[in-house]
Amino acid sequence: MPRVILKQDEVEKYLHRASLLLPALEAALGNFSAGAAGGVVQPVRAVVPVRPHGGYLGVMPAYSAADDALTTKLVTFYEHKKDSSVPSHQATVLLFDPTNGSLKAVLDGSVITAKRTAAVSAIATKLLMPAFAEVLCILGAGVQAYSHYEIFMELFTFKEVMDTTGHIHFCL
Ligand SMILES: NC(=O)C1=CN([C@@H]2O[C@H](COP(=O)(O)OP(=O)(O)OC[C@H]3O[C@@H](n4cnc5c(N)ncnc54)[C@H](OP(=O)(O)O)[C@@H]3O)[C@@H](O)[C@H]2O)C=CC1
Ligand SMILES: O=C(O)C1=NCCCC1
Repeated sequence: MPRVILKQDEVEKYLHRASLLLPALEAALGNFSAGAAGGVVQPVRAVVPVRPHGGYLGVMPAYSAADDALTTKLVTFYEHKKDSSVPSHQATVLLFDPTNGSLKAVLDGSVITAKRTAAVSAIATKLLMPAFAEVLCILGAGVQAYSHYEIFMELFTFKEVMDTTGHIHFCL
């Protein structure tokens, strides 16, 4: 059994803002882009369709030599059912001891998925956003919409934020 098990509220406590991930993610993206010299081994996510139930299981293993970190995320994503008490995306992150392969920690992956994805979008936006952009438009109004809203409002300045529920939020 792993010595560390972190439930969703505990992960949230350590990762209360997506922007906390920015330095580590920028370094990881740089290492990944450097190819073999960057020491990241991260195959394309394997996805198993669960056709009778409209779902998927994704497996996302990675090793980073710079961090000496060996991990995998397991993520299921199912067709979103309105009013379902079960989130459309559920994830777990497993952390291994890279020296001997022992399982060290099991982390709830929902908060990590929400904040990692938004933080990576923010990094891309920092590099690609035209200087004249004034309006942030968010498609959907679920978990990712919220986490993207949170970090984009922290890092950038917009005059307006629009979402697909038809709400417009005036920022200035
Ligand atoms: N690249 C990555 O790393 C990741 C990508 N994702 C992807 O991001 C997307 C959002 O995920 P997440 O926020 O967790 O999902 P949620 O289920 O929390 O939210 C989905 C949102 O999209 C809305 N929606 C669904 N269909 C439509 C449509 N046709 N037009 C407009 N809005 C629509 C839903 O509205 P309603 O509730 O009314 O149906 C809901 O608000 C998904 O495609 C997911 O797979 C997610 C995690 C990581
Ligand atoms: O990378 C992820 O995490 C996911 N990507 C697509 C949908 C499920 C989660």
